[in-house]
Amino acid sequence: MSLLALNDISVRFEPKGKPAVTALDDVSLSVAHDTFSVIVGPSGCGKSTLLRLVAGLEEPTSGTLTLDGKAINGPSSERGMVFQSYTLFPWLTVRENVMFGPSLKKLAKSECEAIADELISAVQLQGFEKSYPSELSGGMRQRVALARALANDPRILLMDEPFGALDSQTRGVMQELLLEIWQTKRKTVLFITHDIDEAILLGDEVHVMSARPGRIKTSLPIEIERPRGIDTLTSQAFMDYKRTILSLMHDEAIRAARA
Ligand SMILES: Nc1ncnc2c1ncn2[C@@H]1O[C@H](COP(=O)(O)OP(=O)(O)OP(=O)(O)O)[C@@H](O)[C@H]1O
Repeated sequence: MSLLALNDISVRFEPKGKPAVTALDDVSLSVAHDTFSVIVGPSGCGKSTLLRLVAGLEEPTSGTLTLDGKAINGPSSERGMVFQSYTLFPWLTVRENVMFGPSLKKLAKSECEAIADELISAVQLQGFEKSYPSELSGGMRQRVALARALANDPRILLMDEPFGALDSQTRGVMQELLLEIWQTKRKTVLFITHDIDEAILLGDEVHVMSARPGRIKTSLPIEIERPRGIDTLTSQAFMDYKRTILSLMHDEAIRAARA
């Protein structure tokens, strides 16, 4: 059985005095345990809405969402979220930010510290434990955000364009770091991106969404062996996947522009 299941999900926004928007239309999706699933699609197709539903920050107009067979009703620490914008507590140090989740679970302080130190080392930020977010670069802040999300030991990690605001070099470093952490921790990940290279490099499966109202147009298993890294980007298999996804996305971008 898959870990996450979305069945016939539709979301319709009806803002007062404005036209109603169908953001998602009959979306069904399943994410297997310990796999890395990526969603790509044109701007406005409902990717963030889909992730917010799984996070429990939004409710579907119709359809059901379950995690391990249980209905998702509201946010929970079993679903960790990393956004594009930096969402660290500015008044807390790196270590305190990472310890925040475990401390809410009333774990002993020494246990929270051990969890934080292990994750700070996994995201390669040793030496910055006492720094405040304002003293860090964008890439470093996203490493803290990743460590903070992992500190709750979530069942699934939800990532909404987490590297979207980073320059391409930092983005490459972050992708490799995420792959390394994922290889060792084997978390289930649902990841959103505009970047096709990123989708193929990271994903076990890439779901291409259609222009609004968003539907899953194609789900493509990425059968490129792991570990993957910079060499993967120039392999023939990678190029073939890229051509397929670019062509699917191109059709949708045109549909979106005409909508
Ligand atoms: N709270 C809301 N009220 C009204 N409309 C909304 C709301 N949230 C999202 N929408 C609309 O739903 C559609 C999907 O938005 P969403 O942010 O999920 O798209 P997206 O694919 O993540 O876009 P992008 O890639 O540009 O970030 C858009 O047309 C958006 O304007």
